[in-house]
Amino acid sequence: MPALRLEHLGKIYSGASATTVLTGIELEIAQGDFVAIEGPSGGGKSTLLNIIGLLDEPTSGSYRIDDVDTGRSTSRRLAEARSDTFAFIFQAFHLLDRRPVVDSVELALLYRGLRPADRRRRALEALQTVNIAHLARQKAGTLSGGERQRVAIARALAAETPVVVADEPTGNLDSQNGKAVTDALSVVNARGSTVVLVTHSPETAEIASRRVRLRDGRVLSDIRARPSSSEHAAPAPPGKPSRLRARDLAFDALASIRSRAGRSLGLIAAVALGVGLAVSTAGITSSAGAQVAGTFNAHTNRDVTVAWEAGALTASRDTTDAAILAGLRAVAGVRAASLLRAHDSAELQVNPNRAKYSVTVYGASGDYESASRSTVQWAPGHAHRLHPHEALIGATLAQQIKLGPLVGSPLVSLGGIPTTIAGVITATPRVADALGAVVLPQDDATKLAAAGHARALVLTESGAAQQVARQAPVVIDPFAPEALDVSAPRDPTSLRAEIQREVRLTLIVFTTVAMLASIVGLANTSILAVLERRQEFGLRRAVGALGRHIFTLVLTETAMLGLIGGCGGLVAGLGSVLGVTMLNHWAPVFDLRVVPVALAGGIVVGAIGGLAASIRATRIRPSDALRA
Ligand SMILES: Nc1ncnc2c1ncn2[C@@H]1O[C@H](COP(=O)(O)OP(=O)(O)OP(=O)(O)O)[C@@H](O)[C@H]1O
Repeated sequence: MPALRLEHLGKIYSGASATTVLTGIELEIAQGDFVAIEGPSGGGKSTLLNIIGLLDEPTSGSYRIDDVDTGRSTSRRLAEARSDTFAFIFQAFHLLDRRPVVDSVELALLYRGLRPADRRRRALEALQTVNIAHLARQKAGTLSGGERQRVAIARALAAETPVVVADEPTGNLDSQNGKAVTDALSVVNARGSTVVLVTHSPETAEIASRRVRLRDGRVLSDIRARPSSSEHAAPAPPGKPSRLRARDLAFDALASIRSRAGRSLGLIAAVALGVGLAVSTAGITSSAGAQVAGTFNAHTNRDVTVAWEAGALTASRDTTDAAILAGLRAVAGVRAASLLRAHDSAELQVNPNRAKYSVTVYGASGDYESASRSTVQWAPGHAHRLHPHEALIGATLAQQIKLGPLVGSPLVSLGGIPTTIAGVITATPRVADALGAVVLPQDDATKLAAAGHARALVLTESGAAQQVARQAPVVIDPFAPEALDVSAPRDPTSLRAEIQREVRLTLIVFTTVAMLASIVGLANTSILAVLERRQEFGLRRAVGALGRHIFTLVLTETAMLGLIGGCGGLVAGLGSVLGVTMLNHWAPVFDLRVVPVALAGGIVVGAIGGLAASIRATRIRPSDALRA
């Protein structure tokens, strides 16, 4: 039997200028009373009602509920006392407008840990009592004012609290709907609940058994019109105060998400964009990385060069070119080998009437064209192999000396020796300066000019370069192989690892940027969404929700949106990887680990993005949020 006792109670709003709203209020409300608080506008009626309903605190005096001083209670105890004692009816209704009517009626029971079926049964019974059970599934926002206020009364009935506080419940209604509401309040009082009502309307005040008049924050009069009509004991609310079951939290969050489809889609898109970008970056860089490594293996990793200076090979060995080439060709994995020596330059003249050019001379033996991976345009009908007194000429040099067509097997003078140009080197990736030089059979070159730097050009089978690079110097000079200068492409496994490291770094940077963009987008949008829902959070607090219930509701909503966004981003990301790889004729590389990572990423982005909004939502004061 809660008796509400206010002693010397005062309220001053601090701010730019302090406003004294209530002074020396002495009021005792017994169980079963029906009290109407009247008075001029600005007299402090709503403030007094908010203090009675524990939505606001007095700044002086004391307020006791059943002899418990509320001024000494923790905020958790106050929330529990609110849930145990009060139900609220507001002038502005405050329903969950976008959700079915029955959800608003169940709200107080949700925060008392009742099971869904029990909540639903009690809510439907209460709607029946106020004659609107047929509207249970309709969206609350689509109801008329009178219907909405009856939903609020059904919520108070379903909560079965000992006290119902109503702030101008008929203020927004015509007289007919106002009458329906005051009748329903009489039913509430007849069932045993104390009713404390603020009203401007004398007709509404008429139904109360006691009328308290406030002016300038003081009680002007306190008149009992008739004895308390209630013959019933105070109702006891079902369940436990300020309890929320995890399953109910999840369903409540889901229902909130669904009720705001447009806003939710925006939030989902923010997450999906980030996750999609991250997934496609991961997929495309992996596919491209694999492609790069594959290309490298297939082409680049086949060149081995062993170089030495003239006269550097150990003299005691048979170092003829034929012997070296035979040895190289015998090494497993060698596809072609050639020896190439740079000689002193020689004079080239196309015919006695033309200018003389000093040109670089190379002497080659073995399979020069294949081993150097050169492209040679041979004279028509030529056997593609240099014979004595024949030369290949680099394309740049051929152009420079204005060499005639190859069909005529042009004869030039090289160091005074007539030499036939057998072909033009048009591309030579391994001996870049050969485009501006002439390449002769080694014996001819030796006769023409002194030899200098020598190198063995070896073309290996795919993937054999490392092994050939180890054996080739031993073949060329078994006594001092370490004196030779061997160059081979990097070990493909280490290069592959390096490429993948770079790919991973790119991936991390892209993913971080994408995720940060998502978090910022989500944070902004969800803070806006929370501000839009101020009144809803105020209402939830009023019916007993703890700050942490509000926090987890918002966080669960954003995490769920994150999860849905993660799914969407995953599908979009994998789709774009497939598209890009197909367009490039690459093999797509899908790492299945991306699936849980994307989903977890979505949840994390949702939760982090929603953190600020969750904290903001807990700071909403119900007394401010619920003011009409
Ligand atoms: N949060 C607040 N901060 C500062 N002043 C406030 C706050 N809430 C209310 N007031 C002021 O306190 C005074 C009393 O307001 P209250 O709403 O309690 O009066 P009321 O009698 O219910 O008025 P009405 O009948 O017009 O609703 C008003 O002057 C109001 O401007």
